Amino acid sequence: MEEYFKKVIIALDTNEEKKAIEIVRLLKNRVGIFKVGLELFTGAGPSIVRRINEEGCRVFLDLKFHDIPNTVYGAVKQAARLGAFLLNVHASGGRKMMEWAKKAVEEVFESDSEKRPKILAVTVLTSLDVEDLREMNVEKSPRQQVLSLAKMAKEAGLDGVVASPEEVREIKEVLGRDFLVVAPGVRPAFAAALDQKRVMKPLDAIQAGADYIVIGRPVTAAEDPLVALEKIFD
Ligand SMILES: O=C(O)c1cc(=O)[nH]c(=O)n1[C@@H]1O[C@H](COP(=O)(O)O)[C@@H](O)[C@H]1O
Repeated sequence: MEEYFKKVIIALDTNEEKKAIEIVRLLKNRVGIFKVGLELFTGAGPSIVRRINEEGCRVFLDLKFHDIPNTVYGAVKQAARLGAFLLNVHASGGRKMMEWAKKAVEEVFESDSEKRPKILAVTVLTSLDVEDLREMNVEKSPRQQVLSLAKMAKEAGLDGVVASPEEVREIKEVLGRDFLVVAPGVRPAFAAALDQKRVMKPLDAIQAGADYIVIGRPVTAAEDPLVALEKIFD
């Protein structure tokens, strides 16, 4: 059981620092990592990362950078200094952009590589299915597209990827056990998929080999987030 707690990342998708910290305090004995995404970062500002660290928890800073290599290099340097455990960029920004993102974190933590945040590439968003990809003229299936972006991320030197639980097993088989896979798109039986399309149940995602699973609304939008989390662990 303990082993499962360590694999759960709770997505704090709210614009209020107060609400985010309340959830952290409520759940921190059961999970060790909280995700700060675009809404919370924009609403509460960069200091939210330090606030969560002060609660004794690690942070996945999910800002999904996607820009020209030089801009991402500069942004990743700033993000890396905030104290996150995990950071991400979009793989579709290309190989060079990912290489420069890696270079940025290495430069910031040159003298203390132990403290360097792990840097991940978002492959194909879990809200997209084969039809959505076709509409964007991507003829590959989500699975094929995820795999080819994940290979490129590994070649660019990143630590792992964000992908749906459906692709975890194959990424691990092809790219090795040490290449991290963080899987959002996780839905316990009691929760609706909402805007997510490539989803799996939490235990199935972990058994497929995900290093971490990301769960947001099924827990944070529940009347009692702790009860919802316990239900998932049960
Ligand atoms: O990078 C992410 O974390 C991410 C990638 C992805 O492909 N899909 C995805 O849902 N996420 C994030 O994971 C969280 C999922 O939240 P729920 O759908 O509420 O469980 C959200 O904060 C998303 O921003």
